[in-house]
Amino acid sequence: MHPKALLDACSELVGQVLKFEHPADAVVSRYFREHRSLGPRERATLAETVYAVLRRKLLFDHLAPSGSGPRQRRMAILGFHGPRDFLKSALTEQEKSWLDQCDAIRPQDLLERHRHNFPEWLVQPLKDQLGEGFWALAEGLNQPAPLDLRVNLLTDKREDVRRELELAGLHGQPTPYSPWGLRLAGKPAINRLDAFARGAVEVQDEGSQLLALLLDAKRGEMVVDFCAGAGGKTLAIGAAMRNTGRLYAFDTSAHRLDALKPRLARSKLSNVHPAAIAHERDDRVKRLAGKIDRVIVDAPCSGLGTLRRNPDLKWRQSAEAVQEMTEKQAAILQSASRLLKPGGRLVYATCSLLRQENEDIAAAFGAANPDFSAMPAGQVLEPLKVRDAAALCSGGDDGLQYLRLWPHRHATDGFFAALWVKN
Ligand SMILES: C[S@@+](CC[C@H](N)C(=O)[O-])C[C@H]1O[C@@H](n2cnc3c(N)ncnc32)[C@H](O)[C@@H]1O
Repeated sequence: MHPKALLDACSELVGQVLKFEHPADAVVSRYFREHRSLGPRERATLAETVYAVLRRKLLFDHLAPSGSGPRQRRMAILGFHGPRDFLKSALTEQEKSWLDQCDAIRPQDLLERHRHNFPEWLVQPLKDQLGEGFWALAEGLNQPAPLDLRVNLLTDKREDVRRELELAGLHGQPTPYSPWGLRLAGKPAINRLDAFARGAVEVQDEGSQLLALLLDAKRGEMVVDFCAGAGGKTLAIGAAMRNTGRLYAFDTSAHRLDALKPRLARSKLSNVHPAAIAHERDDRVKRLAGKIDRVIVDAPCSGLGTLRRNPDLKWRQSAEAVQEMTEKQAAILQSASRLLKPGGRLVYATCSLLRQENEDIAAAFGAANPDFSAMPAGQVLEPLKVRDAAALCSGGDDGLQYLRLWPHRHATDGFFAALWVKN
């Protein structure tokens, strides 16, 4: 594609995404469906340009007014993913000299907000938790996320799959913490691989694998994945149960559960029972009260732990929306806890970075439910072959209370988990 045409396409797509009417990944997918002739390289340039604009939007908003032409074109020029020479061959003389001026600005001359690119409401809660580490997080969230796979240990061994992928030209390394994962170099398309088609691998961030691992579901147990969605964790838990027992996959979204079905078929699992529920107090939930060995609540949350993949979330979320979400989280956790039988394990998890959705929810649940005893996540992970488990945890007297994963420290999405046992 001619550089001018590619820049025009980037500018059009940036304009669509910046309306924030739909999630950025949905807008990009729709654009690709409507422009089927785009090749893989052009698609990569379009997607990366859009994501760069979303990641550094405050800086680009600050630089754009000094340029000329439509705002979306100026934003696309600033975020353009590709060689500068290629980009410049698409620019007018005026645009070239404006871009040179922008490139010459030194980061230390910028205001803080133009360096971190977070909305104001998010800055203080993150600084309170991280101190100076806040800047490493801001930098880490601007890096693309790696592509992690979870090997289906029901059917395959991790090392065998790693070798098989190597033969197909894909280089993978065992993930540092999860005993189930492989981290691939680059962003190869994996859905045409035999290993994918036969269910030997699923795409799953290493952090998400660790949440499923924490539940430590055993053969023959009755288990509930309360917010199963498209079943990322369900599939990992079902395999950990060696396809025995009964694993209920609940969700209020039948649409998301539908996306679990083809994955389930590939996985060879027959112990999973998906069920759409109307709300967390659904009759189906009441009927199972006191009968379940393990429950995981992967609660709906702000998703701010996934900003590397979904940078639009920082512009689509708000302090008010997070506050509303916490009420939902507390209600879901409380209802889900009623499912457990004595001795049963409860895991509460989010992919949020905020204490409000994490430690605060866990502390309130603990205080209101003396029949549940907190279990330190660090002590649970150690015997599960997780290397350096203590480095993944925080909170409590020994720093082992909660699983707390950070993109800049652990190269995973941001995740939180708290655990209890029912007395
Ligand atoms: C973080 S997502 C789950 C992701 C999924 N566990 C995975 O690993 O792919 C949260 C899910 O909670 C569901 N949800 C929202 N409200 C709910 C409720 N009251 N009861 C059960 N699920 C709910 C949403 O539909 C969404 O699929």
